[in-house]
Amino acid sequence: MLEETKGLFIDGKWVKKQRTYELCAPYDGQLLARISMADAGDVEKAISGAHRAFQTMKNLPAYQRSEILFRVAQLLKERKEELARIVAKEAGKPIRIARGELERTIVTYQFAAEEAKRIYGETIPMDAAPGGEGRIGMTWREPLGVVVAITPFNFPFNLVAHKLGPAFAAGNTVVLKPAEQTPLSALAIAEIFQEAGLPDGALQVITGSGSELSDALLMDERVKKITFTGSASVGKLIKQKAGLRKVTLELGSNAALIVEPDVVLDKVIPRCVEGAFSYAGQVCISLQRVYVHETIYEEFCKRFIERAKQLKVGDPLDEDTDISAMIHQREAERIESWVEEAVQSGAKIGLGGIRNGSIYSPTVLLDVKKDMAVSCQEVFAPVVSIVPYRELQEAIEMVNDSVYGLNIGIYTTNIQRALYAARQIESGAVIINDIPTFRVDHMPYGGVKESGYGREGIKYAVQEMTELKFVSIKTDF
Ligand SMILES: NC(=O)C1=CN([C@@H]2O[C@H](COP(=O)(O)OP(=O)(O)OC[C@H]3O[C@@H](n4cnc5c(N)ncnc54)[C@H](O)[C@@H]3O)[C@@H](O)[C@H]2O)C=CC1
Ligand SMILES: O=C(O)[C@H](O)CS(=O)(=O)O
Repeated sequence: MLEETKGLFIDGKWVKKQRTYELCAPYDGQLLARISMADAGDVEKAISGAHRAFQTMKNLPAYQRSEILFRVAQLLKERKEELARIVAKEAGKPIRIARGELERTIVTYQFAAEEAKRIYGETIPMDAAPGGEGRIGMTWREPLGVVVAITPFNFPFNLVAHKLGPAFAAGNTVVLKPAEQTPLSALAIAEIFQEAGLPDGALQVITGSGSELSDALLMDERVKKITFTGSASVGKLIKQKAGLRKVTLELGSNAALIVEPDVVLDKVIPRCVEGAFSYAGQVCISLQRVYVHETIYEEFCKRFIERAKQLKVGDPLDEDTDISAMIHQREAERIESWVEEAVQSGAKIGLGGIRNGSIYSPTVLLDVKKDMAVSCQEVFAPVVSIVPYRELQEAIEMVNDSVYGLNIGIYTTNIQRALYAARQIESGAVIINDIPTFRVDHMPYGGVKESGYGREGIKYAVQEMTELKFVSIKTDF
């Protein structure tokens, strides 16, 4: 990848700007590209272009929208290795995990292609009410128009797919603002959509500072939907600016897991280590809090730490690397200070706690109290706390004692206790007999409390990117 200047993607054309920023790899600081910095005028042009293109998109039949999305999936398959290497470089994501992200992205677009042909309405039995007799009622779904999609750094292909896929499946147009640290993935997907035959203007890609472009992106009344994935702090701000426009917010969490005494640890430990440390914990459903029944607590900690010690820290382009650099050194410094604060308040380091530049070692904390930042805030780092409990109800209360509620896991062989917990737990999803980090791309996905507002998972996102229209016909004269 040469240190070329990358432009904005506006109305199907590449627009290079004088003002650029240097994109450097988190792992070794290598200069990857100079990225154009959009200004408010560029955003206005992008929104105008998307607004014009909507006249074409809304009349594109579903089967053609579906064909474009299937072609995107096919092109991603053909370019998977090249694109995985882009993610490994710009996001610092170990290449094996980056390939996994591309494989999921392909499936996400395939789901979107299928959902494009399944946007159903229904007929309403009007005579269920007095006065409704002699009438036919029906509903259908209509595209909204211009969708602004703002995405985070950590899954720069798949989380963009969860915005573009349903938006285009439903016949909308999109102005995409990717994360400052991962623009190359977004620009690559723009090329792919263009090659797949998406009408010019249907996708606009604006690179640059989210905070600087915020008002231009969010305050234009031609924008009918804002779909945001990122931190809760930015999500709250976006919700305020959205007014009465539709909003979907996929925000943060401090995902927790309950491990009951009746489980086989051989199966549980590897999944827990994966869930806690994959992509250096920079996953919104990364396993951050593990509540283990006191009778197996010592054994669990011993085996978890043994397994975590085997993780290889290194270059994201090395095949055997499990953990690499965090997205910015300042994030590694942040988590280093949070761990120090926890230790000063009585927590013990069972493993790790070592920073080397942007790399923070896999870290296990014990004797953690609920008011420590490593527990009550989103660490978004390779740090996990393991806490004992005596009664299931006590564990559920500790899980729920959080401002977040995205995915929660529980391991148990007792179906009654599993479903009791599932009913009591305050979250968007409860994953029984697996870690909260589990996700497949067609399941409903989203949180309660500060974890979000609305749902993704293609069918659900399509519903949130369309308007339901009701029509009644009086048939008796
Ligand atoms: N629930 C979910 O599915 C996911 C949630 N996340 C969350 O995202 C966060 C990490 O990703 P980051 O990129 O660091 O999040 P971030 O919130 O810092 O940035 C996300 C996006 O928002 C833009 N942005 C920043 N300030 C803005 C403003 N004032 N107005 C408009 N846009 C603005 C950024 O440029 C970026 O494109 C974590 O909190 C994580 O939990 C990450 C992935 C998935
Ligand atoms: O946790 C996240 O950041 C998202 O869930 C990413 S993905 O695994 O669903 O792509």
